[in-house]
Parts: sequence; C-alpha cells; structure tokens
Amino acid sequence: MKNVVVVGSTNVDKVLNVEKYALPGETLAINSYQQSHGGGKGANQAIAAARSGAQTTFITKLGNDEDGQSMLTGFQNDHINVDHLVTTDQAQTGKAYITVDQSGQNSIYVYGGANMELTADDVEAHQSVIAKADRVIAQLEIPLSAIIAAFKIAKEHGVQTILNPAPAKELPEELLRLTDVITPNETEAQTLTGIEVADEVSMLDNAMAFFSKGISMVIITVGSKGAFYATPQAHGFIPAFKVKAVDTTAAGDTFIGALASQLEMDNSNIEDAMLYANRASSLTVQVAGAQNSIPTREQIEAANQKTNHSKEQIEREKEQAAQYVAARIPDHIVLGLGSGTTAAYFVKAIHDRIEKEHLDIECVATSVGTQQLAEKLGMRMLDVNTIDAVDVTVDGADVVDDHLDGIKGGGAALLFEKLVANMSKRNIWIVDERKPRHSLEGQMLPVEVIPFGGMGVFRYLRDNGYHPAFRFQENGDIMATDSGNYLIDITIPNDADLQALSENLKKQTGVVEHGLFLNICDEMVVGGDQVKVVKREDSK
Ligand SMILES: Nc1ncnc2c1ncn2[C@@H]1O[C@H](COP(=O)(O)OP(=O)(O)OP(=O)(O)O)[C@@H](O)[C@H]1O
Ligand SMILES: [K+]
Repeated sequence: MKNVVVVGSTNVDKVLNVEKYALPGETLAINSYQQSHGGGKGANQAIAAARSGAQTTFITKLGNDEDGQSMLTGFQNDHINVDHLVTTDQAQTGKAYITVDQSGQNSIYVYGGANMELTADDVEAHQSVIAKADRVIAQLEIPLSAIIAAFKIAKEHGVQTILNPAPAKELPEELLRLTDVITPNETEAQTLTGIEVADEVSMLDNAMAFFSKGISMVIITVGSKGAFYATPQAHGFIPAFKVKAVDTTAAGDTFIGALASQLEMDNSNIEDAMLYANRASSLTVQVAGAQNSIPTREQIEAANQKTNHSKEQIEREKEQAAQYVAARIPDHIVLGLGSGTTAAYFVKAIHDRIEKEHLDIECVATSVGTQQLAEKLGMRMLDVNTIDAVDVTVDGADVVDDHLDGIKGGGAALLFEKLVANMSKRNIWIVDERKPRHSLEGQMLPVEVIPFGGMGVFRYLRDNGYHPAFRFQENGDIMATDSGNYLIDITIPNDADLQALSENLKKQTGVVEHGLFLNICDEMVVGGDQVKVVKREDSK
C-alpha cells in the first residue's frame, strides 16, 4: 500500500446545473442548484487516493466554520489522516462556484479563502509526515511557497514529488526543478511549455520540454481520449474508456489520486496503473458532482470485471475469424502459419480439420513459438529453406488501415512473418474488431535492428523525429527477437508516405526489418457474430 501525502486545497463546491452558459449580459434560469458538495483539487485527490486504498495524509487549511467542519468529517469518513490539517480564523473555507451544462462540461469560479493562507511554515511544521511518505502530491490552488516547502522536504528525504499544475499558470523554475512527476492536462501542458498538445508527437515534444527542466516523468491527461506518459526511457498512450459523461468535475483529480495509489516507485507498472486511473476517472465522469463521484477500489475493480467480459469477447472474435478461415482452406497446399494469439487459434482450428478430414496440408511456421505449437499438435512441418513458395499464409496483425496495409511485430516475430508473407501467393489476416483503423498515422511501428550498432539506428530515428524507444521485457531486460535482434518502437508521423517510410527505414545500416506490411495482405477477416471479409481487390 502506498503512503501518500497530499498538500493542497479544500473547497466547498456550489454546483449549478444549466442548459447552456450565459453570455455576458444574459440572464438564464438554472435547472437545479445543489448546495455544498465537497471539492477542491487537493481534497479530491486525497479522497481518490484514499478510496483506492492508499494510506493518505492531507495537509490543507480550513476556515473555522461550518463548511470546514463538514469537510473534516468527510475526510475522516474516508479514513484520511487529518492530524496535519490546519485551521484559521483569518478566512473562510475555500469555495468553488461550478456550472455544469447539459453536455457535462463545467466552468468554475474559485474563492481561495483559507487555502490561500496555507504557508510554508504550516507545511514545515508537518515535516515528519512528508519525510515518511512514498510520494507527495500538490496542485496550484494554494500558495506556491507552501508547495515549494513541501517539495524541498520531500527531496531531502527521497520522497517522490508529483505536481498537478492546475489551474494552469506559469511556474518558477525552482518548483519545476523540485518536481519528479508532472501531470498536466492539455491546456496546462501548453501553458507551461508553449507547445500545443495535438497528437502523440506533440505530447512527446511537451515531455521533452519538461525533461529539460529536470522532471523525470510526464503524464498528460487528454479528457475523453485518455492519457499519455513519458519517461526518458519509454512512452505510451493509454486510451480512455468509452462511457457516457455526465459531469467531468474531478476527473483529473480522480486520475491522479488513483494513479498515486497504484504506481510502483520504479514506475515498472506505469501502463497498468494508468489503466486503473483511466477506469477510476471513467466512473467519476458518469456521476454528477466532485467528491461524491470519486469511486472506491471495489467499484473500480467491479467495473474492470465487467470489461474482462469484453476481453472475452475479443478472444471470441479472434477465434471466430480463425475458424472462418480454417474452414475455407483448400486441400493439397503449403500453408504458412502466422504468429501471435490470433494465429494460434487458427493453428488449432486448421489442425482439427486436417485430422478430421485427413487433409494433405504441409505447413511453414513464422516463429519459434508457432513451430513449437504446430509440432506439439503433430502437424507436418516444412523447413522454409526447402521450398520456393507458400500457397496461403494466415496471420494476425496489430493494426490494418483502409487499404489493407498494416503493422505487425507487436509480438516480436516480424522478420520471419515478413519472409514467409513475401513467399506467399496469398496472405490472409485474421483480426478482432479493434484492429481495423482508417490510417496508420500515430501508430507504433516496430523496427528490428542488429544489437551491434543498434544505438546508431536509435540516434538516427530520434534525430529524424520518429520518437524511438527500445522495447523491454517485463523483467527490465532489452527484448530480443527470435533471431536475437533488438526492437525499437517508433511512432508513424502524421501525413507519412508509408512507402517512402518503409524504403527509408530499410536503407539504414543496422535495420534488419520493420513492421510495415504494405501491399502484402490480400484479405482481412474480422471476427464477430457476423464475420466480415475485406478483400484487397475491393478495398481500393
Ligand atoms: N468523457 C470521458 N470519458 C471517459 N473518461 C474520461 C472522460 N473525461 C475524462 N476522462 C478520464 O479522466 C482523465 C482526466 O481527464 P481530463 O484530462 O479532462 O482532466 P482534467 O482536465 O484535469 O479534468 P477536470 O479538470 O475536469 O477534473 C482522462 O485521462 C480520462 O481517463
Ligand atoms: K463527476
């Protein structure tokens, strides 16, 4: 369980539900008025972390008033440690006036009140609890001097610092230097770096700008699209869950608190932790209000259970596509067997048919894994070096565009797959419904490089804007392919000429192969209760 200290604001939210926003000078009736919900970015993040199971301490300043008292009671109910909370007679508990329109968008006015009275001295008086934490999180609804004080203490004691730079404003270099992890949304990122967030490439540019200020991890949340992460070693985009948003208030706060509760200190589970945080905030946006909409760990896990169901559906689609194709393979041929989970369904399905119908089919495998599976099943295997051609190859694909061009190599078998595909008179790809896309822009493309000199290729890719990252195994070792090469994942730029990109990559000394499969697939079969077949002749 992670030990998290949140230093930040507490607000009482006064929420107005409106049909549409009033223009300057306009008067509109409101649909409903909800008195006093708990809110404030600090409080929301503390609650999100606590409800996800983190041991959470909240350092905040409340007014000596009724709002303050009711917020305090709420924190206690969420098992937040409030021993380090401060009160003042100088100002009232912070308040936010929030309007939410029918689409779920919000606009907010904030009265800082007691939040703006939280001083560096207040924070320093609670040094000991920060020093003992795993990580400390702060946002910008309290004076910067208080945040800097908290981060200085954290740095002295090896405690990770997370800055949620919201609401957006420019920040002193000193604070950025003390920050380990920064978690802006699109607007906040642009305010701090001057770089607009448009796609994954510009997110990486944003990340680079933050790295140059001494920050070691950048997480950019992009609302209903999802969230992006980058460290100097790796980056990725984790798409949001598709849900019907009612009120996005506290989405970002839920994301950060939930993430802080899950992320290992070495970041090793970053993608899983972000998936969890996406799930948590997808629940928040489906409920009106702030703190009342933040889910507990049980609720998040229950929602995940439901999508395991959709994981099952994906497996079913893969199997449906595999069986559809297996049933239509002609007799007396040489058959190429692809690699990966979808191809494995095909291997099993065609094996069943060969046995039952005593078919005369000889096979060629595209990876060591497939070779082993086919041998275990007792299929007749040929050495690829002893034949001139393969009649049909059936393989999976990572993504396929409208022209049946695609990317393969997520499973690290791209070289052998491409060798066999090029020998095949016909190539059939079997995929589940997630794989077809209009274009390959912004997609991750694996490039297989020889280990000797791999860094040279990496530098070339980096200097030419391809945002390369070596692929690693879960244990932290660099991933090797069946032929002992390394994989570098790059991002396909927008408006890329795929043919030129393909040729250009092949020309680089040290590049063995890449995962762009252009003009190779003759037929794509998409699984589903109604199997869909797209043929190259029809796709143009
Ligand atoms: N409409 C949505 N559907 C599904 N998930 C969403 C939606 N909006 C937000 N999320 C989730 O919440 C995360 C944070 O959202 P967002 O980027 O809007 O943060 P934010 O701007 O800080 O939010 P806010 O200020 O409203 O709390 C997203 O990365 C995503 O996982
Ligand atoms: K909400």
